[in-house]
Amino acid sequence: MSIILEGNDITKRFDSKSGNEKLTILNSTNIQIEKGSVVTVVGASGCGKSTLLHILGGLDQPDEGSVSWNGQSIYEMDKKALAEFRNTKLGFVFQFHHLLPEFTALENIMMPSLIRGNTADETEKRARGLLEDFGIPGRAEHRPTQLSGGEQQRVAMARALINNPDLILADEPTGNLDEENTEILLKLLFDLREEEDVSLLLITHEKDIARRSDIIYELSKGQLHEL
Ligand SMILES: Nc1ncnc2c1ncn2[C@@H]1O[C@H](COP(=O)(O)OP(=O)(O)OP(=O)(O)O)[C@@H](O)[C@H]1O
Repeated sequence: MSIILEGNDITKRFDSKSGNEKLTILNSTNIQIEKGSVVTVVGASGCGKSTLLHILGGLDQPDEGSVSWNGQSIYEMDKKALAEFRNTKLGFVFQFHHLLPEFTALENIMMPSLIRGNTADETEKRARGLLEDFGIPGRAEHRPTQLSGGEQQRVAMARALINNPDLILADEPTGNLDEENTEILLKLLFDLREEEDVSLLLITHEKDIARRSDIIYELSKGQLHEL
């Protein structure tokens, strides 16, 4: 199995509330994600899980250490290359889906593909296909406020997938869903791994997801420990 994403000796500090000391949130921690694997990170609230996900996803530079994609150090890329890396190789799903309210479900899903320069026709075809796969073909023209929470999360997933990413980074993707919608989203996530060989990095409190992962890490005291 090949390693697609690797974080080495990642350290991240933030200013404390009083501002006169630094809090070390991540302390020289390491992680490796193999192609096609499902990796889950669990840990107490505030321990640094989201911070780690942002660093691994090229959204927030670590103070020390490196993140590599297929052996290439992402924070040594220039801004444009880093943005392109994020847009083409990664898909992000957050607890609060960050859909753009003024656009329809279909337009939200199409956005990353259009930014990448794909034609509207081919993009729309794929976006409609994803809505179909996710069981909400009739919601294409709805705006986010006209969708249920579970539907919004499925649209966010479809948007994360439009560019055929190699890795999905998901931060509490089922965090604000009821049991039924959690089950639907979980099935979609794990089907993806089966059908498209997508790797998944998940932050979750859901015991069901953790159980179905290849590797579970607990983040504590700034370091990842395999459970
Ligand atoms: N930009 C920032 N500036 C200062 N402190 C920050 C910043 N971002 C995060 N922190 C702090 O770093 C710590 C880790 O935050 P993070 O959101 O990564 O935790 P988490 O494990 O994802 O928490 P939760 O499970 O509650 O979402 C928290 O104490 C938080 O207050």
